[in-house]
Amino acid sequence: MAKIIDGKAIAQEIRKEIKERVEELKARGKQPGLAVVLVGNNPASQTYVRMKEKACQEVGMYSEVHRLPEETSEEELLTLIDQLNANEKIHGILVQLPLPEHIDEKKIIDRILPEKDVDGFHPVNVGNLFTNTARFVACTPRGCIELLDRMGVEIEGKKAVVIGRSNIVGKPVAMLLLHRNATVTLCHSRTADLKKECLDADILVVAVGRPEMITGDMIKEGAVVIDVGINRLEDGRLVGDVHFESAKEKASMITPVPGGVGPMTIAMLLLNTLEACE
Ligand SMILES: NC(=O)C1=CN([C@@H]2O[C@H](COP(=O)(O)OP(=O)(O)OC[C@H]3O[C@@H](n4cnc5c(N)ncnc54)[C@H](OP(=O)(O)O)[C@@H]3O)[C@@H](O)[C@H]2O)C=CC1
Ligand SMILES: Nc1nc(=O)c2c([nH]1)NC[C@@H]1CN(c3ccc(C(=O)N[C@@H](CCC(=O)O)C(=O)O)cc3)C=[N+]21
Repeated sequence: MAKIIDGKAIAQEIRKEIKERVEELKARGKQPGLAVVLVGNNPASQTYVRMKEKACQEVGMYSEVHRLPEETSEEELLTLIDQLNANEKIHGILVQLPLPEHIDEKKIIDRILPEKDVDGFHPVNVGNLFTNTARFVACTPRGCIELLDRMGVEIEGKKAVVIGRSNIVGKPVAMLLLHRNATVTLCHSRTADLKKECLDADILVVAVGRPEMITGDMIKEGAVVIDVGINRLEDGRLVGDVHFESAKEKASMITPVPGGVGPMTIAMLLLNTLEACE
């Protein structure tokens, strides 16, 4: 029976640590500031943006949310990015993804100053991650590693298997595990024998976006399972990419959904913003 990794509690602890560091900065006349940009009315995005705003307030950071209509043009959004780049109160800029179809995401991300890119999506930050000289690492991947560290999971020398190769989660998480001297396998939709790869994993990170796809029979006895997936079912339930009930019989530790990686993502956003200011 696996130990449950309480991401919510660990994220809360990190937020407490951040709050203390914000207070120290404030005593020296500095306040970290985050700008969040939301285009359109995607309900999930609206929820996430509210959570980010609330988290900033709780740790004493300055925050501003720019809510723009769905029909905002690329040019208008670029102008806003330029203003935020030049704004001294703002140390971090986050443009909530996905953006509406008519806006080129890459063009927008490329315009954010790398030193304000607290999402870690700018090519400069991605490149620095590759060479292990990163300043800003994407929040979700950083949150996964932080969970392992705080749970005392040894990474060096372990077989780590990552399922999913997106630029936002899979690839950066694999790179971070590699830098920590794990032996890394990166799986995707064309992987020939996914079950076989999974059964090899001491550390299994799942970021696919398919509800409860990874079941207990795919998990090695004693493995540590990090479930990044967030899937809203038709009945309203929120589930991960891992079938929690069967997986927890095999794993030694496992993250729940909700209450696992999700809260860590927001904590790491605050941490990146704090570090941008420091
Ligand atoms: N907790 C958090 O803070 C966050 C959670 N998420 C969640 O994580 C999940 C993944 O997100 P994201 O990385 O953006 O998703 P993407 O859709 O960008 O990527 C999914 C990846 O999974 C792979 N995949 C799809 N089907 C299979 C399959 N049957 N077998 C093996 N691999 C498969 C795809 O392979 P291929 O490349 O071959 O198409 C792709 O690489 C989602 O549920 C998302 O909601 C995302 C961001 C933050
Ligand atoms: N530029 C950008 N940066 C992001 O980091 C980013 C993004 N765009 N677009 C969408 C994804 C998704 N994401 C989540 C953040 C918090 C939770 C989270 O806190 N989830 C709670 C549950 C929340 C709920 O109840 O819906 C939990 O897992 O316990 C989840 C997902 C950040 N993303």
